[in-house]
Amino acid sequence: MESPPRSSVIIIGAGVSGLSAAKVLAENGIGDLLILEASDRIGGRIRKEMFGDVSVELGAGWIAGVGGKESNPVWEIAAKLGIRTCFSDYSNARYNIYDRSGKIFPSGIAADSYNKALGSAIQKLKGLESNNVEDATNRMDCSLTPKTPIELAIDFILHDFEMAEVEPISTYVDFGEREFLVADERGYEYLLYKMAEEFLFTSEGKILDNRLQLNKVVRELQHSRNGVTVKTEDGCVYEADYVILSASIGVLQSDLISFRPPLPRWKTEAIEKCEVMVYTKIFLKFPYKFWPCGPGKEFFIYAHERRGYYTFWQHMENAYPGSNILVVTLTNDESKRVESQSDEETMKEAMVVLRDMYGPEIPDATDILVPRWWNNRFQRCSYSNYPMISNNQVINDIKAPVGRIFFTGEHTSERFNGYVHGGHLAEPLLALASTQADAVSSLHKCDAPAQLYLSGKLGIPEVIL
Ligand SMILES: Cc1cc2nc3c(=O)[nH]c(=O)nc-3n(C[C@H](O)[C@H](O)[C@H](O)COP(=O)(O)OP(=O)(O)OC[C@H]3O[C@@H](n4cnc5c(N)ncnc54)[C@H](O)[C@@H]3O)c2cc1C
Repeated sequence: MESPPRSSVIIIGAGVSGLSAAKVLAENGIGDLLILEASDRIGGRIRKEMFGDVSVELGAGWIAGVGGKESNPVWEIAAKLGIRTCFSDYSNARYNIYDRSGKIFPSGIAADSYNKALGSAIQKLKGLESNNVEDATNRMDCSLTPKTPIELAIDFILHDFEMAEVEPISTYVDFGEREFLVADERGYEYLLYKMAEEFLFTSEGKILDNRLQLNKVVRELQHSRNGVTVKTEDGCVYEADYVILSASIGVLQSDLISFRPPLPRWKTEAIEKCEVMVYTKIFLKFPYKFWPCGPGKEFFIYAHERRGYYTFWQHMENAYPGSNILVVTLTNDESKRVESQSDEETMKEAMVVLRDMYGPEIPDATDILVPRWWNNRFQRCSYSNYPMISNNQVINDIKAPVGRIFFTGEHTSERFNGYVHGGHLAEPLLALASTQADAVSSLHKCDAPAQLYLSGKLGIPEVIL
C-alpha cells in the first residue's frame, strides 16, 4: 500500500476542538494537515438525530453562557448562521417537584430542602477548600445529609446535574447566565459543517476534501524527536511533524490509543485524576401530551428514594410545539445502568415513573431513544468533570504537550471545560501561531500554557433551582 505523504500536522478527532484546531492551522498557512476521525461523521459529542419527525440533540444541546459582558463565540456563530434556539428558564423547576403519588410538593417544603442541600454543599466546599479530607468529612453536619426523596432529588440536581463545577463558573461570569436550547432541524452540528467549509473543500453540503479522513481509528502514536508515526486500525500508517490529539478524556483513560514510548507518569496520573461525567438524555415520544405545558412548566422533577432515578425531566413543546416528546436526564451510575439494559426495559422504567407522576391512564410511549456515550469507545464519557476544588497542576499536565504530541479538547480548557465553547476555544497553543511562518514552530516552542485560573469565591449558582 502506498504510504500517504508526510503532513505537517495530523489532527486526531473531528469534533469541535479538532476542527477548530485545524481551522486555526489552515488560517495560518498550514495547508498540509490531515484530520483522522474514528467515526463516520464529524461532530463528536455534538450530534443530532431525527426522532419523531424532529431533530433532537443527543450530545450538546444548549449554548450555555449568553447575555453577559462578553459574547460567547459559539453563540456568535449560531446567531450568524441563524440557528433556531429557545431560552431555557430553569427557575421554575423547583415548583414542579412531584412525589411518587403525583402530588407537587408545596413551595415551602421545596425551599427548605433546597436550603438544606445548599448548606450541605457549602460545608463540603469549605472542607475541601481547606484541602483536608478529614476536615471535610468532620465538617459535614449529619443533619444536612439528604435523606428524603425531595432532598435527594435536589441534591442530585445541585451536585450531579449542572453544578459540579469549580466556582466561580467562568462560563457564566464571562458570557452570562442564560442558556439557549438549540432547536434547529439542521442541528447544533451545522455550526461545525460551516466551520469546516471555511477551510476544507465542500460541495452541496458535503465535505469532499481528502484532508479529512473518516473511519480512521487511531490505535498507536509512535513519537520521537523527528516526528510522529500514526497507525490506524485498518493498517494505515501516517507520518507527521506534529500530532494534535483531541480525543476525549474518557478515551485517553481507555486503552484505545497506545503511545510509543509510553506517556510519562506525570501525564498518565493527571489523565487518571480527571473525573468523567456520563450524562444521558433519554427521549420518549407519545401519541399525545398528558403533562402540563405553559409558562414555568418546561422542566419538572421526580422525587424518588433512589438518588438520580429519572429525576430531571423536560418537555419539548417549547422547542418543537406538537412534538409530544419528553426528555429525562440520567447521569453517571444511572446512565451506565440504562446503557447496559435494553431500551424496552428503560422505557418500562420511565413509564412507571411517569405513571407515578401523572396517573395510570397516560398512554405508553411509542418510541424511545437512549444514547450510549459511555459504551461508545470513541467517547467513553459525556464530558470532563474536574473536582470541585481542583489542583491547577492536573489540568496543566493534561493539556501539556509530550514531545511532538499536543493535546486539545474540552478537557484541556481551564476555564470552559465541559462545554462546546471549551472545545472551540481550547487551542491556546494554536492561537500563538499567529503568522504563517511561525505556526508550526510556535507549536514546538511552547510549553504548557500558563493560564491562571484560581478558584475564588465560594457559592452555588441558582441556575436550575
Ligand atoms: C450528552 C451530552 C450533553 C452535553 N451538553 C452540553 C451542552 O448542553 N452545552 C455544551 O456547551 N456542551 C455540552 N456537552 C459537552 C460538549 O458536547 C463537548 O464539550 C464538546 O462537544 C467536546 O468537543 P471535543 O472536540 O473536545 O470532543 P469530541 O466532540 O469528543 O471530539 C473528539 C473526536 O475524536 C474522535 N476520536 C476519538 N478517539 C479517536 C481515535 N482513536 N482515532 C480517531 N478519532 C478519534 C471522536 O470520534 C470525536 O469525533 C454535552 C456533551 C454530551 C455528551
